[in-house]
Amino acid sequence: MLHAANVVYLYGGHVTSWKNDHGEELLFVSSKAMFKPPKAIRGGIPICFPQFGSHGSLEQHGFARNKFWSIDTDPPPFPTTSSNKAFVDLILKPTEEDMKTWPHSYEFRLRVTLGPGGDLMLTSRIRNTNTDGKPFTFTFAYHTYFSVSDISEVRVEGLETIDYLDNLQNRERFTEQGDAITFEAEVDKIYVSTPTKIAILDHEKKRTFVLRKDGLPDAVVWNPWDKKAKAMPDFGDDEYKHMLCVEAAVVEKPITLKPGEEWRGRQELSAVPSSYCSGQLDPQRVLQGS
Ligand SMILES: O=P(O)(O)OC[C@H]1O[C@@H](O)[C@H](O)[C@@H](O)[C@@H]1O
Repeated sequence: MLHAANVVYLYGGHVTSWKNDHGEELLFVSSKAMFKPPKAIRGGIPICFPQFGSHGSLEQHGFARNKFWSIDTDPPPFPTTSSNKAFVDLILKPTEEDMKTWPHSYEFRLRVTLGPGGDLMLTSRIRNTNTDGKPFTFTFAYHTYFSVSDISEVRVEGLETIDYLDNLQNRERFTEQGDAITFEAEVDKIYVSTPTKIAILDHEKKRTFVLRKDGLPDAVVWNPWDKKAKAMPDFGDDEYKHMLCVEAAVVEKPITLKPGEEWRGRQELSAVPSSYCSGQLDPQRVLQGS
């Protein structure tokens, strides 16, 4: 399915492409990615639901990224619907077979919107449709793979002084230093209760990605670096240099929905020239801008 500069796969409800006005791809997708079951597509924006990571009884990052979604032809109204935006609505519901692994009935509606300025918005609405009166609990992430020129030239701003759970140290809790984050080794951290706006500055490309999120308190930052890259069959040995995952997420405090209740989580991405944060990469300016 194509929407201007935007490609969405029904497999995984997965956005695999987002381009700017110059036709440059802004999302990373591995040259070794497979676009069919059983593995999720390596790159783009996998949806992690109902389990982020390996903590829990389900497969790593849950099953939503490995299912075929459908077009939602009659989505309930969105309060923010505006006529000058291109969007597509997808829906995921469990089959009887699925309910053997996760015994809950739900409707997961995903709206992917391309704004007039080229911004990419993803809104998830998850409703508990259990008829047995039971609540369910989940964790969630938009596992966004940003395309970057050279990881060693990238910095992330907005997570300074924030607490994180280190996935490389059994989710032990630490506090990030006062400086913007830079990369020189494997990183796999779950920042908890972060600001709603995070900036990813690509120095070489003179490009800044701005991620805004709502309903998603946490943010995961992941780069596998060289050793783990080599161990991943669907990822090139050197590709870690050209990607960074910054993932709007709900991990530390899972969401519980009673029957009839709905949760909403929204992520908005924009890509702007780095001159946007002139005054040279001053975090306050990036974070207070627009
Ligand atoms: O290989 P997967 O299942 O797509 O996961 C990739 C990575 O995803 C990140 O979100 C996790 O924090 C990492 O621990 C994990 O390695």
